[in-house]
Amino acid sequence: MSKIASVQDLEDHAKANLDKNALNYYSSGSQDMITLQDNVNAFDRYQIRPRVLRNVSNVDTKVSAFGLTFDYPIFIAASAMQKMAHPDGELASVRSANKHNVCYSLSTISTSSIEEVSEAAGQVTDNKKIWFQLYIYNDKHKTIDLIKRAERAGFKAIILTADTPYIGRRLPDIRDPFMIPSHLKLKNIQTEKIGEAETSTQSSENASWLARYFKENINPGLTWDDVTWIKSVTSLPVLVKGVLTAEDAKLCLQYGADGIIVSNHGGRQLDTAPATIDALPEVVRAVNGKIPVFLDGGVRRGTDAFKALALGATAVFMGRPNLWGLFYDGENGVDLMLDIVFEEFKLAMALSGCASVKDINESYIQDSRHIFSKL
Ligand SMILES: Cc1cc2nc3c(=O)[nH]c(=O)nc-3n(C[C@H](O)[C@H](O)[C@H](O)COP(=O)(O)O)c2cc1C
Ligand SMILES: CCCCC(=O)C(=O)O
Repeated sequence: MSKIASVQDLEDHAKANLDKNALNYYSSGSQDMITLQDNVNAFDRYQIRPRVLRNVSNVDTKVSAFGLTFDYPIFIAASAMQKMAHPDGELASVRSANKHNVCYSLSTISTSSIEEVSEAAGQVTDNKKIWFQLYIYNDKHKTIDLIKRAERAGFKAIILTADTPYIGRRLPDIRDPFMIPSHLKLKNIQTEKIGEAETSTQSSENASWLARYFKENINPGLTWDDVTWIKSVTSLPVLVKGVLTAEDAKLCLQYGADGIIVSNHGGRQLDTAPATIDALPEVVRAVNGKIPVFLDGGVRRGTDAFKALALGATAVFMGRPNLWGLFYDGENGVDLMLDIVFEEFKLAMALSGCASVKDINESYIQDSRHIFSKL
């Protein structure tokens, strides 16, 4: 086999070799998967406007947020059940992120526990670049318990996922209902009762376990007051994930959110929602520098990250590329994936004439659709 040279190569490898149950779960989007594809394709509608003769012998890729410094503005997004990709799952991912000094965000629905992930992130609390993605359970005590465990374990931020009152309609999961492999557990929340429910779902029913799990456990009645509530029970910064409009960005400010992740959940929730790179400018404008804005969805190359930063993002997150790297070769595979994307990003900076991330701004990007509309 030829050497892996891109995230696309890792994706191709996973699509050819990963078992159907895991692949369907990881790769699918909702309905016709229009948003899923558009997240990726939209980056190609933007072009980088490079500047030349700018001395790029040293290129500084570091960024800061919430008092933390990261070596690259490209982080790992929360994705559930990573042990289906590799036995080391989340632990391999966080080790790799930690080694590269970037943020790893842990899903509530993980197959390694909050405590195990914290331990894998190293001994020194200050060095742990881990953020916890929170789903709010119907049971408030359970929710508070998750937050407190994350705090005790040295997580540095809470990411409140706001776009998932119900799970999106993912057709591969409806056609061939997803089953969590029997040797895996949802380590943060699994009780004996959930264990039994899972087993029964696996053996019989022709319904999506995911949709059912969500309906039974996750609170669809959240409002902006829940941002206030989460802020009242934690001293950690709270980011709202799943914002796509200026209206909601302003509400984030009003309700005291500390950060925003522009996200459509990797095209897994509302299909035909806008691509995240298209939604980013209106959110950035509405926030006007008051809190950091991040983006996830469709980031596959260093140039994609560069474009998001040019449009005002502080950093981006990658979801599926982590899973493809993990499946390829555990921690080494995630290392390979990050090394590729980081090299692409650094080179994109150098070839655009940006010696520091601070130099990247709107003057480095053009939207090809606007050029054509002027003709
Ligand atoms: C397999 C999978 C599982 C995911 N699980 C979660 C989750 O548990 N919580 C969450 O907030 N987002 C979850 N996401 C969404 C990601 O955090 C992120 O928004 C998305 O993957 C970004 O798009 P990308 O995969 O194109 O990079 C998941 C995404 C995937 C692909
Ligand atoms: C029940 C697990 C849901 C995780 C999730 O957010 C996703 O699959 O997109």
